Amino acid sequence: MRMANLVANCGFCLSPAVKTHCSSQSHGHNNVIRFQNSKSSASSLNLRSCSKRSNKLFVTRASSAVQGQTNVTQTPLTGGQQASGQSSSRPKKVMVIGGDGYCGWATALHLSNKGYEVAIVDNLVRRLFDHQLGLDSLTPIASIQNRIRRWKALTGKTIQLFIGDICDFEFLSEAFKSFEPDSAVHFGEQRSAPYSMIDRSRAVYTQHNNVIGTLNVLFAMKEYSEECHLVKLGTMGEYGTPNIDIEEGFLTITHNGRTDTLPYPKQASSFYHLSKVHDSHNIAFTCKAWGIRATDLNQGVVYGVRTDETAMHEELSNRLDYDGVFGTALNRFCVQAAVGHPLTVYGKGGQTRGYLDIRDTVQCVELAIANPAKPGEFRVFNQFTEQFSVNELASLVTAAGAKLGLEVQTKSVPNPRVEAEEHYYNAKHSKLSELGLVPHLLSDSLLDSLLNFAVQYKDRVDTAQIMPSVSWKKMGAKPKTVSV
Ligand SMILES: O=c1ccn([C@@H]2O[C@H](COP(=O)(O)OP(=O)(O)O[C@H]3O[C@H](CS(=O)(=O)O)[C@@H](O)[C@H](O)[C@H]3O)[C@@H](O)[C@H]2O)c(=O)[nH]1
Repeated sequence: MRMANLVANCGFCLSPAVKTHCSSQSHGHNNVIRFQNSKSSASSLNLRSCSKRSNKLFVTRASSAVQGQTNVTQTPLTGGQQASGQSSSRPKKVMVIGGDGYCGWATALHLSNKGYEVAIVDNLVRRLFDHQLGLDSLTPIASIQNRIRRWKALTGKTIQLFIGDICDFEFLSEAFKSFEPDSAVHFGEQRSAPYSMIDRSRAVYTQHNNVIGTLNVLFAMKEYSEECHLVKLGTMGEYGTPNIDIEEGFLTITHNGRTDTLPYPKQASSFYHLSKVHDSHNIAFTCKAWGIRATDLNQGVVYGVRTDETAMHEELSNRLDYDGVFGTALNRFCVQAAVGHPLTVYGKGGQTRGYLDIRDTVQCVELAIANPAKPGEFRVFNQFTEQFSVNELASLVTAAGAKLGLEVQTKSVPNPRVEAEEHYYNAKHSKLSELGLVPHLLSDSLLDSLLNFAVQYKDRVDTAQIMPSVSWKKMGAKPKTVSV
């Protein structure tokens, strides 16, 4: 069967999570507010066909906690408690763009729990990628509507939902005008390096979606929320692996007797990582030119799945990717260990990166919001807590697996990427600690719980998705189709 990855299907019909929107009137959702916009600047991938539906703006409020009940009601724009340490009389409003994804969902719940008024903006395209490529999260995940309803039922807290594409400026404008955020946390990007290296159309999609989406956020802030603070998810991968220490965003250089502090050199190694480099340049420029206030969080590789909030109920569960396209190193290794698959160390395994627990992702974003950049300031924080090589991760998982009675083996896989496999790596990461980050370092107990979690859901693992299938060298202009 040929998969739908190159067929111009509407993602908003494909996903069961959004079916109610496509037919909301007929399902009695006549209290959903709709803003019908005209044009779409949708992506160059075949998501364009979604635009006629996706560029409608949906503002929904969960009204009922009953599982399976689909009613939504429009409620006044209030909610949440006073965010701690803030002096204004109303809760601070945070727009979480990409709030249905791995980091975004955990962050949206965390901020809501902390008393911020939260709105999620998402086009649900991450769920569409799974449908197209035949992938699935290890953990079953509820629709975004059911997630938000469950959160309301458990905590009484409301999260607003705007479903649409930030590449559609009219949609984004309406969301900004309606919600009036004090901060915009931007996770709404295609975040997989392998996905961006599948073929030309995925490379173009990734850079269009990420760069234009961020540009639109910057324009929306200038037009409608001048005071809004942008907290943008960048990546440690922007720096590459230079043979000198990596600083936090900037490097002071003396050249021919003159000294300046300049952006740290960028040497990204995938079209995805490069999209974040382009974003950083655009953001830095608009801070200078328009006085935008922005924090670029250069995040390392995230691991883990549970946060205090997502652990409250199975309908709040976060996704956990283990496949060769979206799965990241440590999460993949834990799932591989659970199902008895050899750990897939690419090449020599000396590739060293900064890593952090997802519980620290949410903490870091909260710290950035609570301590905003000044108008015109472009700040860069390196967001990770510890460095590991891939070989070190494999050893840690092997040892943790042995304690649980798992016989874990490691296999060197020909590296599908073009990257240094043995290199110097020493990246600074002190700015978030100075703001108060208390890290959850990778411990035996965390590895135990992640491994146990993987064992719990191991029957859901499709072992055919484990080996890497995307080659940096072999990618080309020819569209890559997926078949089963
Ligand atoms: O089975 C695997 C998977 C990965 N690797 C290696 O592990 C390293 C990290 O790869 P990854 O897939 O865990 O992470 P990466 O592709 O770099 O991207 C992830 O981590 C980035 C942070 S960083 O790596 O750039 O610091 C984020 O920006 C991305 O959104 C997120 O998907 C790479 O050297 C890769 O070759 C293996 O050896 N075996």
